[in-house]
Amino acid sequence: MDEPKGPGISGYSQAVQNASRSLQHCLERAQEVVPQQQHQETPVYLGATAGMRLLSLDNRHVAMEVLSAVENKLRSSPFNFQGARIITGQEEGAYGWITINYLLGSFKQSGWLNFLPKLTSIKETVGALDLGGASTQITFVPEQEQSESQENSLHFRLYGKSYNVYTHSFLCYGKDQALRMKLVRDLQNAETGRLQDPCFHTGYERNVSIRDLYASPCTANYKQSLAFPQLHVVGSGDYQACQTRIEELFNKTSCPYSKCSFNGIFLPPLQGHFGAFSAFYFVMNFLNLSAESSPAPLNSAISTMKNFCSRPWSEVKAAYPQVKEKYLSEYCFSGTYIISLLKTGYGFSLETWQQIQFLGKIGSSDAGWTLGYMLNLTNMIPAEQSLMRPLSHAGYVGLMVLSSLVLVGALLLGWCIFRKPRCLRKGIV
Ligand SMILES: Nc1ncnc2c1ncn2[C@@H]1O[C@H](COP(=O)(O)OP(=O)(O)O)[C@@H](O)[C@H]1O
Repeated sequence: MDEPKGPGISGYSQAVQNASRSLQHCLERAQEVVPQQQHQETPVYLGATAGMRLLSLDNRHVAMEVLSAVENKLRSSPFNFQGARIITGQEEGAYGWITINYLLGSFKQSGWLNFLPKLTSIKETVGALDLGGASTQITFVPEQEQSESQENSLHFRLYGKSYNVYTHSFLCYGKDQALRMKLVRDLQNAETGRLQDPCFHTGYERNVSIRDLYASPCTANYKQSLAFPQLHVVGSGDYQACQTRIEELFNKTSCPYSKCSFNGIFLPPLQGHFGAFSAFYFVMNFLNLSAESSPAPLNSAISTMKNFCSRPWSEVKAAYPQVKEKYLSEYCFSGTYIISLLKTGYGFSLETWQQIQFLGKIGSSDAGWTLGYMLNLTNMIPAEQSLMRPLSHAGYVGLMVLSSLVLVGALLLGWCIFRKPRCLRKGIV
């Protein structure tokens, strides 16, 4: 039976081992891809996200140990290691937004072409929705420039244009921590260690250690002494009931601003198109709800989820033998969570849902915060747009041919004037 590892001591060392293994794998891959003579001059940065933010909240000392273990490994690699740090939720949101807009080309167009607004349709930036295991981010340029909450507002100057961006990172609202929060809430009134859970398929069973469940800062507040050391989760596969339980995670009771998402957090009216990536994409892609040309409407996404959650676990398992059991068993929860977060949490409607595009890659690059982080650290995005636009290859060739013709013409003219004055005179007379 699959047991999700929580951040108990065993969970941490397991997590460190996993991280170390993936880092080793990453480094080996990078050494294959980057030509050997460029290893030393290739900068390497490491940014850690919400999992490490949580670990740092829970035990700063362990978090620092993990970072320094990773640093040592990277320092001994052939690359030019520049440092490892835990990035803030705001940075994670901002870098995700920078990545997708950089890859979609939204910055450059809205830079210099803005001088010609009548000649070209101005392309707006696209909002970014990022779902991780431990946190989720929403970032976009709202219609109203003045923000009601300074902690949610960022200012960028990119390619000569200013952007006032709204961002918020919800720690604990990544899909793994959200599942933990749901489980501890379900446990509050439980008398036995057996929990019937509508977010898992019928026939699915999982044992969860109570100690691990409460070990996260996201669930610590719900801690209670229970007579049983393990929670025995038994699936009942019911989308509607699952959604009801999930929606309890979003506290909509009070809002100190004109508008909020949930938990009293400011959210300006949603504006424009959104790219939803990372786990938003992994889950919606598995459920066939991410079609890039025309993403499924909200109503059909809900019917798909109803149908998927109601399928018995034996049938689902047989249908997808190649999918990791941890992911497969949680797609019912994750898909329902995504719909609830976007609809109830952020307030996407039937209409605005159509503005969301679920993105895995843009071109050949992953949609996610990492490219934006690199672009920022390596100063790849200038604040000001250079006045000269770089020439395309065709433009360059054309300009060279033209200047060669002018040069030949000038030489011929000079030759006529200084060497054969009669040819000119002949022409004139
Ligand atoms: N194919 C997949 N199906 C479902 N979930 C996935 C898949 N691949 C990765 N995940 C999960 O998606 C989440 C996002 O991962 P990641 O982008 O690494 O975010 P973070 O570092 O913030 O947890 C993680 O919980 C990860 O386990």
